Amino acid sequence: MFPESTKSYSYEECKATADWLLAQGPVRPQVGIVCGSGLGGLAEMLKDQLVINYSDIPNFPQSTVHGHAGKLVFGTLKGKPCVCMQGRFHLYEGYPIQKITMPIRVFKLLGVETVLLTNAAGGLNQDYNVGDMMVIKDHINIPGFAGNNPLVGRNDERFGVRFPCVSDAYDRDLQELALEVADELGFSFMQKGVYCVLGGPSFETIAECRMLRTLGADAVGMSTAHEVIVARHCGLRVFALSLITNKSVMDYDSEKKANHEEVLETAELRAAQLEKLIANMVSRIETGNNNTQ
Ligand SMILES: O=P(O)(O)O[C@@H]1C[C@H](O)[C@@H](CO)O1
Ligand SMILES: Nc1nc2[nH]cnc2c(=O)[nH]1
Repeated sequence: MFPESTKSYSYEECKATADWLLAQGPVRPQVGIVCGSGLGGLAEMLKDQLVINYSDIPNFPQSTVHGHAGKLVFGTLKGKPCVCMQGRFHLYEGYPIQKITMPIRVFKLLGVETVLLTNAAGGLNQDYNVGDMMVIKDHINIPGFAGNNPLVGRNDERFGVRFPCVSDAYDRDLQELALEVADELGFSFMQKGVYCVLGGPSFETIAECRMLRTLGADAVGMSTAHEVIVARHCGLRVFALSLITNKSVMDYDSEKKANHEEVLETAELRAAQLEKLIANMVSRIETGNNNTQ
């Protein structure tokens, strides 16, 4: 028996949610998009929208953070059927890790093959500037070190194997595609690096930032890695992008203080460019395989 605290939504519950969503009439999506803090404008790009509030979706958690609207948007982007989470869930909202990642399994059951995740993150790498976009090539899952991994608890083989490999979590072809598209768009602010997830909601201390940088992290945030683990577990192809919304404070003489307002302001400044990047990527992603596991 697994303890109650590790209880995930069951396969049947995820399936019921997916079936309920499909019954609302959307075209089966092939691409799933998760919007980071202040980046919900991505969903506005979809044509022929069907918008469903999280509060109306059976079994779905609710968004509680400013900058996360709490809507699931279906539609097409450059002709490809997509579903977009305008608002994601975070550990610090008080949800168990198995619940914040549940929408990814619903994506899978809806027919999604590829997920594109975005987030706002602090730049630990001192060569990064505010407004840079970092293609994530790998992650460090700090809550996972303490056993807080979304796959803890009973494993349901219908989703994936007990011990999934995540050393190849971030699809190399999609990383290359992002950099190629960014180059074509003339973006001079692209980076590629390692994302580190913490539980939040407090931002990092100076000592923590220094430690994370020493560990090899380029950016730090409070999301994404858990979703990526669940996505890979169920065989989805994954791309993730951090918008560097603030520079992590590494110096005791600095007067700078991380804050959510700056995060949202930077997100607003770069939103249109991020939308272009994602739209162009979607137009060039191969779909129709649904056999990525
Ligand atoms: O959902 P993301 O990871 O973009 O949100 C980041 C982390 C916190 O939720 C928030 C801090 O400003 O932005
Ligand atoms: N943990 C963390 N999350 C963020 N999200 C946006 N900026 C930051 C940051 O500096 N630290």
